[in-house]
Amino acid sequence: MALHLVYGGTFDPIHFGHLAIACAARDALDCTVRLMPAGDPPHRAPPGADGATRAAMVALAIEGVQGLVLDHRELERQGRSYTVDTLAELRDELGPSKPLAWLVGADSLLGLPGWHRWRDLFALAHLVVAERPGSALDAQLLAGLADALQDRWTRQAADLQSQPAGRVLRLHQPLSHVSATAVRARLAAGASTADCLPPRVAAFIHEKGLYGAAARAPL
Ligand SMILES: Nc1ncnc2c1ncn2[C@@H]1O[C@H](COP(=O)(O)OP(=O)(O)OP(=O)(O)O)[C@@H](O)[C@H]1O
Ligand SMILES: O=C(O)c1ccc[n+]([C@@H]2O[C@H](COP(=O)([O-])O)[C@@H](O)[C@H]2O)c1
Repeated sequence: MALHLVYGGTFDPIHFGHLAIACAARDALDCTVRLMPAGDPPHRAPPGADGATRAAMVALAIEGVQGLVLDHRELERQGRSYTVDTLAELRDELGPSKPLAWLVGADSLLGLPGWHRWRDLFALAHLVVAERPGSALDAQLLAGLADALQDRWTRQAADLQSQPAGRVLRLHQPLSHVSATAVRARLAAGASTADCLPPRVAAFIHEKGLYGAAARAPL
């Protein structure tokens, strides 16, 4: 049964780090990756760009990229975009046996104990965790999190296809140091973003003057 894989993020803006892990997950798990911008992301300051604008940038970034699609689900829902609510909605729609997974970066996994009803997530979906510089999974695992994850780790992509939920797969992909925070800072400073943003996204940002960017990108 094909895995339903969702990649949730603020995407403020989407950058090469996001695209790299989405493509790595697509290839490792042989499935479509659904990039889902959070409407009102929990546990962080409000995004610099509104939901429709962040979704437009995701659409530009994935145009022509095989196996990546934009999913508007959380933008269409009112209130905080809690992942547990999104996964419960999807589980209702997919039924009890179809495999469902949520893709996160390692820093997000380490923050999981702060998420709304986080222990309920494992009954709804698998987690796919992408390594991220500065977020060492082995050393930093919080005590409560390590217990919750202990019997769930797998190295086998097939385990995510054969079970509906509850496993945690570590995605090994080339590490990317890009962050949206750094991208926003570069845009505001008038510095080049050529090594962290797809050209179409950069052009859109400059055209709209987002994040304090000048009308023209630096040469
Ligand atoms: N370079 C990266 N490597 C691995 N995972 C990443 C990377 N960038 C983002 N992610 C993951 O993608 C998801 C969405 O990230 P998000 O949109 O918050 O981007 P960000 O770069 O972390 O943004 P910000 O700097 O604004 O916090 C999160 O789970 C995050 O851990
Ligand atoms: O449900 C929660 O409590 C929760 C807390 C923090 C983050 N999330 C989700 O995790 C994804 C990555 O979050 P962020 O803030 O790193 O973009 C995004 O889809 C968020 O909605 C979800």
